Formats: sequence, structure tokens, C-alpha cells
Amino acid sequence: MVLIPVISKLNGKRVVLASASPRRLEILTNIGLQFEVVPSWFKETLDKTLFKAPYEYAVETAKQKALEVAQRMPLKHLKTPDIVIGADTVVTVDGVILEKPIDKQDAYQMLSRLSGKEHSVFTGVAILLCNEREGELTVDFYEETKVKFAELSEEMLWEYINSGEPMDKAGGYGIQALGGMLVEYVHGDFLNVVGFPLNHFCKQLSAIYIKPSESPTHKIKGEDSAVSAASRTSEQDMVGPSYTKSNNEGLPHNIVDLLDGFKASKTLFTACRLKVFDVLRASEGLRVKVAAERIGASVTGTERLLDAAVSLGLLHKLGQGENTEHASQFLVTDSPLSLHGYILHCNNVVWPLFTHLESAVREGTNQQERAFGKKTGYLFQDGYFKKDEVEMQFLNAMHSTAKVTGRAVATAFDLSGFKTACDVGGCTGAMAYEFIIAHPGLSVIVFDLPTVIEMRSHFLPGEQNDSVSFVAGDFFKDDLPKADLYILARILHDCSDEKVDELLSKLSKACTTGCAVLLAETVLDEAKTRASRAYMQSLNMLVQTEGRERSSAQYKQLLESHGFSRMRVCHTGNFLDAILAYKQ
Ligand SMILES: C[S@@+](CC[C@H](N)C(=O)[O-])C[C@H]1O[C@@H](n2cnc3c(N)ncnc32)[C@H](O)[C@@H]1O
Repeated sequence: MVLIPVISKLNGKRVVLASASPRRLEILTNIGLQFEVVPSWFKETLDKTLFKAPYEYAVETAKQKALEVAQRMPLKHLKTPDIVIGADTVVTVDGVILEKPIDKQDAYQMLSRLSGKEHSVFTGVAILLCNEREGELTVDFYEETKVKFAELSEEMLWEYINSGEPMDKAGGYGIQALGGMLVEYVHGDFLNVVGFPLNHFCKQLSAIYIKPSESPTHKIKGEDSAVSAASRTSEQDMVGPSYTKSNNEGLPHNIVDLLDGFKASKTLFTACRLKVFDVLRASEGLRVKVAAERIGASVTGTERLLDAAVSLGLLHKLGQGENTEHASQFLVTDSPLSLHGYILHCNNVVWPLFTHLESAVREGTNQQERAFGKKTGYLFQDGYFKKDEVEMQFLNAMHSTAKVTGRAVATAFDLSGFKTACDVGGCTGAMAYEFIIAHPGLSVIVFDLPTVIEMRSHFLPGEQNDSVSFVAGDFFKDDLPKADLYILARILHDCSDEKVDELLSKLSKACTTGCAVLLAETVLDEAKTRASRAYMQSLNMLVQTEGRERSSAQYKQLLESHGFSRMRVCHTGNFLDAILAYKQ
């Protein structure tokens, strides 16, 4: 058999599987591979929003798992491995990455999402070759398998959840056991769904250890590596797997990426301002000259902008001039999940504020006056809502992000015990509509400043629904509408500590026992183990507002001091996390 020589090449080498998964262990044991198991301590908490595609997240997590073990073994185990294998499996559906459920409710949310639909299972694998003369060598790849679930009844769902099987499995199911009964079809490598793409793994080993003349299986399709186009060599393009050399004399890629980070942001902002993605959608395959005319820009500038957008993965290769799936979904102006409004806000408001980050850090205050030449007392009345066009731009920004993150927040917890909710500072109602879709039977009152309520007609959804109503008022001055659940999305992070206390005291008085508050904020990761958007958000709050982002522990303390307990946090992986706490 062709694959046996691959395994024999590893004889005598210290091979380590950096995974505690019994399924991966079984798959590799079955092919006669001799290896040790050293489960990685790397937490699967990378910020998913930093990755362009789910497989990139899975591959990076796999790499980090392998690296952590490779670094720990010589120190803690006093042995140096020759090869460390890391793997990470994620399930994606409707653009959302599902990992392992944290509790039964989470498993329920995941499995309900999968019911009746096709989803993708990605396993990222990293093979870390230690002891290489010029430094470590990492080969990484991923495999995708499509799986379709049957329609699942509530009874079936709960029976499966109560079996306990979903808890340690990506997407909340195990295809090799009871979960197999939920599956209508599988397209692709079945073992990939179990947790390890064995066939692809063996082909990669062949490519590494067997000279082309020895093996007919060394050629591997080249387009599935996670290395960016810029860092590939022509040799890598020919062979297929992606090789990343970590050499002490090499470039510090993380620093280089940061040096270029602002250029990439500005490329995105400029392409959005010029409506490049709308123009390309209207007529695919545009020549650069025509595209330049349509966006009202120079040919040379357009050519470079489009090239940069291609290199950032926002457009397919030029010549075809086509929007990528993400561009069609999030960057054209009128798609249901368009982030265009938020991107313009980032360009027009956040960017000028960040140019004064140094002053903000020195002074510990926001930079509204330096950036926009006016002193703001209360951010909303004196700042964002001073002029209609600026208010419209702010509402657009909130509306677009609320639509993208709203479902993740609305489905974070079981809210079936609540009949009425008040979305305090609920803006255009985008979040409220997601709540009533996720929880039929719930009615939501959106409470916001009169000027916002007047403008909300610009943002009405296609279908009206009586379950959402709007009340104008000031949450510091006026009584809040009665409700059993108070939603506060991106409210507390804008307010000073004093204002936060004032608002929470008011909510505490409005709530009777059993009522709850649901906060939607970006929760800081206290361990600071991941490259987190949350810490960028934290600086954003510094330059922009009187407020701050907080960690789970800080929210817990804050909520408990106002009589809210039994706090639960759901890290949604989307723009906003969700926190639920009940009045004692
Ligand atoms: C950062 S936005 C968040 C909007 C929405 N909750 C979301 O997450 O999409 C803050 C919202 O609070 C509203 N707001 C600010 N101060 C307010 C006040 N004193 N009374 C009522 N609403 C207020 C603003 O008009 C705005 O809609």
C-alpha cells in the first residue's frame, strides 16, 4: 500500500499528538503510527473576527496548539519532539463558527442552527517539524467536508443533548456515534468530521518525507493552504502544502503586519467610500479603466486600489474583477448584512480619533475636541446628534453592526421565560427585530432619544411587526417602560462610571425579582491570551467616549453591586458578547 512507506518514515522519530481528543488518537493509532499524546494547553480563544475565513481560524489554532506543546516539552517533559501534530475542528453554518458547546443551552442553540441545513466541517492541521537545522518548519493545511442534517424536532434535540454526547464536540455533535443519526448526507472526508482528515494528512507527510520519484501521491492541490499570497514562494505554489519557516533571522511577521495594519484598514475604507464593491457587483469582469470611470477616480489609482483589495482577500483576482463572497455579503451598500455604514463611521469618526491616540493615552480622556474641534459634554446630544447628517451616519453605523451581531446576541440565552423586553438605547430597532425573530412571543419596546425615534423610519425592516414598538425618552431623566427583561447593547461602555451606576440603579429599581438585564458588549479577556478585538475596542472607548470596556469579572462585580446575580456570559464570536443577570 502506497501510504505505508509514509508511516515507516516516521519510525524512530518522537511524534507527538498535541490533542486530547480520543477520536484523533484512535484514527492515528489505527494506521500504526507510533506517537505520544501531550494535550495542548493552548486555549481555543483566538478572536475569530480577525480571520478572513473559518479555515484560517482552525489552521491558526492548530498551529498554536502544536507550538505550545513543542515549546513546553523540552522544559516540562525534558524531551524534544521531532514532530508535533496539532489539529482543530470547527463547524460553520450561515457564516458563524461553532466550536464546542459550553452548556446544554449552548448545545441547543448550535444544533437548532444546524437542523435541516447543510454545514461545513473544517479541520485545520499543523505538522510542526522540530529539530530542523535552520529552525522549525510548520506545514499546515485544512480539509472541508459538507454535512447535511435532517430537520430535528425539539424532542429529538433534547434527547440527544441529554445523552451528554454533544458537550466535547465541535458543532455539538459526534458523527461517529449517536450524532450519526441526525445526518442526512456527508460530502467529503468522513474522518474529517470525526476530527482528523487522515487522507490529506498522509498526503502531506508524503510531500514532506518522500521524494517525488518514490511516491505517486506527493502532489497535492495547491489552493488550500492558509499562507497569504505575499508570503508564498513560487516553489510552495507548485508543491501545494504551505511551509512557514520560523527562523531567528527572519522577519517578525506580527510586527510587520502591524506596521501595515493601518494601510489595510484605509484600503477597505477607501474602497467602501468609492463604492467599489457596488460597481463590481453591477458588472462583473469590469476593465480597470471602466471601473475607474464608474467610481470617478484615476485609472492608476484605481488599479492600485483594486490590486490591494485583491491582496487583502476582498476581491477575487483582477481580470475577473469579482467580489468575494464576503464582499458581496458585507461590503456592498444594500445587502441585508452590509457593514458599509459602520465602515464609513470607522473612516470618518474612529480614524480621526485614533490619530490622537497618543494624547488620549497621555491624558486618559477622549479626543473629540482635538479630532473634531468641539468640546462634547454628553456625547450623544453634543456630539453625534448635533447635525442631522452626522446623526444619520451614526445611526447607519449602529444599524449595520446591530444587524450583523443581533442574532448572535438574541440567541445567546434561553429567554423563553420573558414576555416583555425594553431595549434601552435600542436605536433603530435592528437588535429588537432579531430578538422577536429568535423568541416568538416576546414583545420589545425600543427606548431611545426623541431625535433617534424620529429618524428610525429610514431603517424600517421590509416586514412590520407589532411585537416591536418605539418610545421616545431620555434614560437618565425619564421613567423607563415596564418590562421583565432590559436589554442594553453598547450602552454601558459609552458612559462614565458614575453614569453607569446611575443607570444600573434605575434599572434595579425598575426590576422585580426574576426580571433580568441582558448586556451586549465586547467583553475583555482577562488572561490576555488572545489577539483580541476587545482590547482595540477598549482603546476605541478611550479616544471616543467617557466609558470603557470591561471583563466578565468587572461586569459581575458591577451587576452584583446593583442587585443582579446569577450572571452568565456568552462569548458569541461576533462583534458583541452577551451577559445575562437576574434581579435577586
Ligand atoms: C452606541 S449606541 C447603541 C445602539 C444600540 N443599542 C446597538 O447596540 O445597536 C447608543 C444608543 O443609546 C442611545 N442613547 C444615548 N443616550 C441616551 C439617553 N440618555 N436616553 C436614551 N437613549 C440614549 C443613542 O441614541 C444610541 O441609539
